Parts: sequence; C-alpha cells; structure tokens
Amino acid sequence: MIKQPPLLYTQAQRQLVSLAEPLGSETIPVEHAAGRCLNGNLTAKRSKPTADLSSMDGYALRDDDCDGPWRVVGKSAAGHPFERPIAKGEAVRISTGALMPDGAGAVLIQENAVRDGEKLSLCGEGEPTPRYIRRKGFDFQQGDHLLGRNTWLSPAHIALALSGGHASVIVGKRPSIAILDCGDELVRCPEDASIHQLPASNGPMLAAMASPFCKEVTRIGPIADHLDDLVKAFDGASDCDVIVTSGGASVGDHDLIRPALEKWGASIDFWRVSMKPGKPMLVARKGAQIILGLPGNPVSSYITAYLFMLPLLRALAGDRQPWPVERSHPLSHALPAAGERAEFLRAEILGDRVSAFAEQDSSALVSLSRANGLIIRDGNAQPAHAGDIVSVFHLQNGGIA
Ligand SMILES: Nc1nc2c(c(=O)[nH]1)N[C@H]1C(S)=C(S)[C@@H](COP(=O)(O)OP(=O)(O)OC[C@H]3O[C@@H](n4cnc5c(N)ncnc54)[C@H](O)[C@@H]3O)O[C@H]1N2
Ligand code: MOO
Repeated sequence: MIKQPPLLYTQAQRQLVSLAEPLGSETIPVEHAAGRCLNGNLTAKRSKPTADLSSMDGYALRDDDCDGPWRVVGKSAAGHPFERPIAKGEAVRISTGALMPDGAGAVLIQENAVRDGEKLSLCGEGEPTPRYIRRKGFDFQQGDHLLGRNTWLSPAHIALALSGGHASVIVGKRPSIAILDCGDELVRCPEDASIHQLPASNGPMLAAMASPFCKEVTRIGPIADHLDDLVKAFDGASDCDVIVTSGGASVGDHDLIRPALEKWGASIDFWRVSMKPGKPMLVARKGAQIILGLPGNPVSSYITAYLFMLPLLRALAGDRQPWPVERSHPLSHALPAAGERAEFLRAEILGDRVSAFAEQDSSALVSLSRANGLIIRDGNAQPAHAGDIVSVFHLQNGGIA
C-alpha cells in the first residue's frame, strides 16, 4: 500500500512530464505536417512575393503616365510575365497575381477603363494607382524568421512554410499509445449492453483525444476485473510508448490496476492526486514505457486525460511547453468555497464571462459535452463572487484550425 498523501495536481503534472524523454525527430513533407510539433526554427528561403505583383485585374502603367490614353502592347498573366520594360504611352493587360512589368508603377482596374481594340482610356470613374501593387517581400523577405521551434503546425503554418520555399520540415516523432478499458460491467458495442452493463465509452473518448498526438493508437478491452487478464492485456501493449487505462484505479475490491501493474513488473511513481474529479489517478513505469491509470468515471477520465495524458503526449512529441493554457475570465455567478482538493468545474464561456454548470457529478456526460471550459479552483479556495476573475482552461471543440 502506498502511504504518500495525494500530490498537488501541478506537482503531479511536472513529475509525470519529467519522465517523458522526447522521441527524437523526423523530416516529413510539409503538406503532411498539420498537427505536428516543429523541431527547430524555420527561415524563409524565398521572399513573398518575389517581385512586385498586381493585386487586381486591369492594366499596368508607368506612374508618370497616368492620364491616358494608352496603347495596350501585351499582357502579364499569373505565371506568364511581360518580358520587356513598359514605355510611356503603353499599357500592359495584367491579371491578379501577375508580375508588374519593369517600369510600371500603377494599376488601372478594368472597371475604370474603356478599351477599344489596342486603345485604352479612363472611363472617368477612377485613376491608376500604386495601391493595387503588392510590393516585393511585403509579406516576408528571404531570410526572415517564419516559425519558431515548438510550433504545433496548423493549416496556415503549412501554407506559410510552403510559400517560404520549404518542401519538408523537421518535426518531433509521435508516440504510440495503447488505451485499455477495464471493468466487468463494460461492453464494447453499446447496442449489446444490458441493464447491469454499460458501453465502454472512455476508451474511444481517450483515443479521440490522443490520436492527434500519436502515430498509432491501439484500443484493448474491455478487460475483465481479473489480475491475470489485466497482466495479459499489459503484455499485449508492451510495444507502446504509453499505456493508458481507465477504471479500476480506486480502492474497491475490483480496483486491480495497481496490483496488476505491480504483478506485470511495473513500478508505481505515484498514486492519487488532490483534485476533483480525478483523485485516484496513478503513474507507473516499466522500462521506457509510461503507464497512466485514469479513474473510470467518464468525466474524471476526461479531465485527467486533459491535464496529464495530453501534456505527456505533447512532451514526447517534442513540445517543451506541453501544458494547457490558463486564461482569465470574470465569473457570471458566485461559487461556494472549494473543498480540500483542487476542483475543475465544467463551464460555459459566453462572451467574456464564464459560468459553471450546476451538474458536476463525475459521471455526468451532458455537462461535459456542453462545456467549453474548465474553471480551476485551488484546494480550500474562498467563496467567489459574480465578477471575480477566475482561471479557466479552454476546451478545444472542433478541428485544429
Ligand atoms: N471508498 C472509496 N470509493 C471511491 C473512492 C475513494 O477514494 N474511496 N474514489 C472515488 C473516486 S473519486 C473515483 S473517480 C472512482 C474511480 O474509481 P475507479 O477508477 O476504480 O473506477 P471504476 O470503479 O472502475 O469505475 C467508476 C465508474 O466509471 C465507470 N467506468 C469505468 N470504466 C469505464 C469506461 N471505460 N467507460 C465508461 N464508464 C466506465 C464504471 O462503470 C463506474 O460507474 O472511485 C470512487 N470510489
Ligand atoms: O475524483 Mo472522482 O473523479 O472525484 O469522481
């Protein structure tokens, strides 16, 4: 029996993440790099744009020759530049994104032009202007810093890296993970669950949370509450970098995760964290493998995964700042004093204000699925009033963009 008192959640987070040795790096095509952690700085290999371009469809003119009429002597289309300098009295038909001819310093948009064969004149609505020129390197110049180490690459970053001339990037390797549902009462197919059983919802939920950060996610179980079955399941996961269990972490007769891990040969780093929900969480290791034992209650499982599993996976994938980001919001209503454990309240952020849901039972999924934030209450926090500023973790809803 472990006699340590429960750890503070911040201590437990640091202790867990300190066990994570980043898995090294690999070079991959930029177009496949969304959701990966950049391992190194990215500098522009080319400027954007590489030359002055027109931002509109119309005519390129000299900026000392803006009254007209002009003679249209050729065209500059995107990918097909006009090859010689433009002279006085000349205009070049130009399309959006096409290179400005040498000597051109203004664009007349076609809505403000009248064309008769090669003859071009103003229609009286507007003037040629340099405003419709995108200047060479205005977005970034060759040699500029584009992206910093530790950036989780988004679709916009992909466009930036490609536009900066990079075909490939160096990113952190991702871990493999095995996720085990544990409990006699669990059934894999929800349609097969009788009254005394319930669908094993934690495994797929945790897999969905983990998969953006993992190269491979293996789901195992549900596993019955028998020591030997659990040991066999751990054997089946022995190739993975991380093993995550849910259920069986507490103190009941059927809570066998700790004894099973010990029988399997793992050593327990810590068990129990002073947080609500999520208290019975444990961390163990076998060789280089890290095992996270999450509580079975679905909300406890989600919140411990958010606070522990995700930072661990980010750290293994090369992120040096893997922590969830706290933000400040005014409360829209009062909150009572907190208990001894730190509390994470499912909450809704509306505008700037945040309000906790009335239902905070650690098995209640409706309030979890409606929450877009978690209010953080320190252990023994004083009552809070409407308008008081509280710390909140934003929960991600939707994709990575
Ligand atoms: N005497 C005590 N009892 C409990 C304590 C305690 O300190 N003393 N801690 C409570 C707390 S806090 C939590 S949290 C739970 C967590 O216990 P376990 O991790 O052992 O979880 P189980 O008992 O196996 O399951 C709890 C609950 O969750 C359901 N469950 C389990 N796995 C899944 C899954 N994969 N998908 C969906 N639902 C799952 C399970 O059926 C139970 O209803 O212990 C308290 N007890
Ligand atoms: O920690 Mo338990 O997760 O309070 O229900």
